[in-house]
Amino acid sequence: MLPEGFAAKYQQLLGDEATAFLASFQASGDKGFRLNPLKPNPQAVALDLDQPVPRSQWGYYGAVKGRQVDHQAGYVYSQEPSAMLVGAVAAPQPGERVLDLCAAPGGKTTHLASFMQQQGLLVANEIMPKRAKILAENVERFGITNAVITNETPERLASQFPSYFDRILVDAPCSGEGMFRKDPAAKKYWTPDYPATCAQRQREILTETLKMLQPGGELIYSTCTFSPEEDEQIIAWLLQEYPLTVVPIERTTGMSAGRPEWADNNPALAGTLRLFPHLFRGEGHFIAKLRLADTAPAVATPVKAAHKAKKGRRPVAALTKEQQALWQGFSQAILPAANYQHLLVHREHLFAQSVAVALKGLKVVRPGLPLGEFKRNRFEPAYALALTLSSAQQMLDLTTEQYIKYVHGETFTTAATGKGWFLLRYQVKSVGFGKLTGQTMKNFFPKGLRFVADIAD
Ligand SMILES: C[S@@+](CC[C@H](N)C(=O)[O-])C[C@H]1O[C@@H](n2cnc3c(N)ncnc32)[C@H](O)[C@@H]1O
Repeated sequence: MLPEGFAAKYQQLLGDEATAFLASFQASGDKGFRLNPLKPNPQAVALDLDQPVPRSQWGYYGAVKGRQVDHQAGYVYSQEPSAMLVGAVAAPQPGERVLDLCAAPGGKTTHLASFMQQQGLLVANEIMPKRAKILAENVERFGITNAVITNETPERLASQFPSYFDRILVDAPCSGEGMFRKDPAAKKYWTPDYPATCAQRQREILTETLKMLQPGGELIYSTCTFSPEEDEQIIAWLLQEYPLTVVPIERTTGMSAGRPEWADNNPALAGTLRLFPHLFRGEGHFIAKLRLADTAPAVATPVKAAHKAKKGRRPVAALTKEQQALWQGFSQAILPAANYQHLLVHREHLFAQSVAVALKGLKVVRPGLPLGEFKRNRFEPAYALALTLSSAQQMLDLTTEQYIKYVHGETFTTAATGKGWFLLRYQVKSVGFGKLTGQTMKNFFPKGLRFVADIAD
């Protein structure tokens, strides 16, 4: 059952097309997944690749099982098919400074990273702490090396990063009309006034966002809702308030143009993109791409130069001599190439930043790629590091039996020679680290991620 007032609203907006649109809410919908071009041999997955999602880059129709190695090793990311168009429209270049402001659980973040090829800086932010943790896990699985993960409000980020980013994605919290099929709970929140309430929050988020965009930079705005209040009317408002122009999005079969008549009749709004579930196989999305004028005066006036670090939030530090020796010992013995830059330590954890970036005073989930942890006189490498590697100087290709034990958290025996840290792979996919003593491989698969593998693949 659709919420009261919803059908009438879209009957009025869509006219004859409303019947097909409203009927689509009774259909089951399509699932999708994206391959990970950051991994070696990204197509080596046990999934059908015969139905690509148009214009998605790396996207296919089909379902992924969470307990398969393709998922665990970050070779695939489950994503609703129409959501794939957001990353494809944003398409950041390697080397750019990119912000994904509303990032959890990480569908768009992992897609943006796919374009960036580990070069430049990707700040992925999520305001809700629990969701920020899930975002970090997905970034880790995907093997992204150039991401910083923050858990901040748009306001606080804006005061830290005035006119800083080349590209910002705002995948806005919205009334979620495109979620009605997938997540029936989304229907409970909907009232005829809800889109206007969401639009107010979107304008607040965008006001802060514009402070962080460089002149000449691009803003990508998206929602998974159909309501003009949150879609064309938001873009019309942005065009009135800021020196922004619409960068028209190319369309292909099943993709619809934004509707100027649903806002202020500005013809530029036809350059935005609408994906309706009755025309495009997916749940539905709205996407706009806007460019800030090169000559734009700084929108940003930093509110405060830097925040005071809160109590208990210790600032990051450089490595001590002992830590340097431990890291070098590990990296020289195990890693294929140790070209990690901008090393920093936070609470005995070692991170590498792709671009040196000051985060003082911000709530940071990860200041860079986790490399490992210093423990007394030893260094323990991070799971996240393993998932960025394709090979190592000490590595072991696991049998199916060993893999099942490994992801379940058990030790196993092996005839491998050597001692100390090994990169473990299954079906040539890096799955984590183990530590060999004698014939026993000690298990370092993270406790919170352990599972019973599905080996049907
Ligand atoms: C549509 S979801 C993001 C989905 C994500 N981009 C992805 O592709 O996986 C919107 C996100 O915005 C966050 N959010 C809610 N209120 C916010 C606010 N005031 N400022 C910034 N983000 C907010 C939500 O917690 C949610 O994770």
